[in-house]
Amino acid sequence: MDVSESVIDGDVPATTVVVSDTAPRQPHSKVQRIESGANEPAVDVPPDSHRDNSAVAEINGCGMNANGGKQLQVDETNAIGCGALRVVVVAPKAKIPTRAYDSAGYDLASAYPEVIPAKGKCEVRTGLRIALPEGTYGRIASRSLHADSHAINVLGGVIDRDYRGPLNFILANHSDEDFKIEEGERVAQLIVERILTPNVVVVDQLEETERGEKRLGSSGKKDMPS
Ligand SMILES: O=c1ccn([C@H]2C[C@H](O)[C@@H](COP(=O)(O)OP(=O)(O)OP(=O)(O)O)O2)c(=O)[nH]1
Repeated sequence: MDVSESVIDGDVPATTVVVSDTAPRQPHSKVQRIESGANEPAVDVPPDSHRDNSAVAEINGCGMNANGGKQLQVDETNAIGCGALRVVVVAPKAKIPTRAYDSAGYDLASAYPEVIPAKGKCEVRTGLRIALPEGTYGRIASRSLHADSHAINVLGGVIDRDYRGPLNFILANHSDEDFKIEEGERVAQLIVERILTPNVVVVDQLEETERGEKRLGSSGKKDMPS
């Protein structure tokens, strides 16, 4: 996808820069200043900022155009309607989450170099803040590559739709060696999952089922030779 940036009107604040398939590139854009931590200065957006991702962006996902939510011409197989994943970049070296191939997850990169000590853990800062589409939550998951080769996995990782703080996550290193993370290295992925949020109803009894209270491998036991 040949992405370019533009300042748009409408749903998105005028100071917001979007990644879009169709919008012309603007010469220079001032990024919306937001409250940020000491390590997350608000940044100016240079013309080619989509290259280093120092921009505020709305990511094209689920067949919806980032440009004001208008529908893009999309492959029918990808035409599942949902709102955009909106991203504010607050660290100069932050990377906008992207999907490789038709992956479920948007890769998340660390905006800072880090070292996860052997048998230890570390908070990774993406330098981003996000707003998830209605009816979804975000789940930060390990990248299979790191889980397999270095026994790295994500702890926690539930991102509420209404959360507006820094998008950080905890990586645990279960191996015997320190794990170095380079600035800009993709070390996790964000999966946007649809959710149901039913009312909680207190009842006296629950309906009976075949499983009942059986658990912990009970379904396999009946097939085992005695
Ligand atoms: O890996 C994570 C986990 C959480 N959060 C943020 C987003 C999430 O919406 C918020 C709260 O997370 P969660 O609901 O898992 O934590 P809690 O301990 O239940 O806190 P709260 O009472 O604030 O919901 O913290 C992250 O940025 N990264």
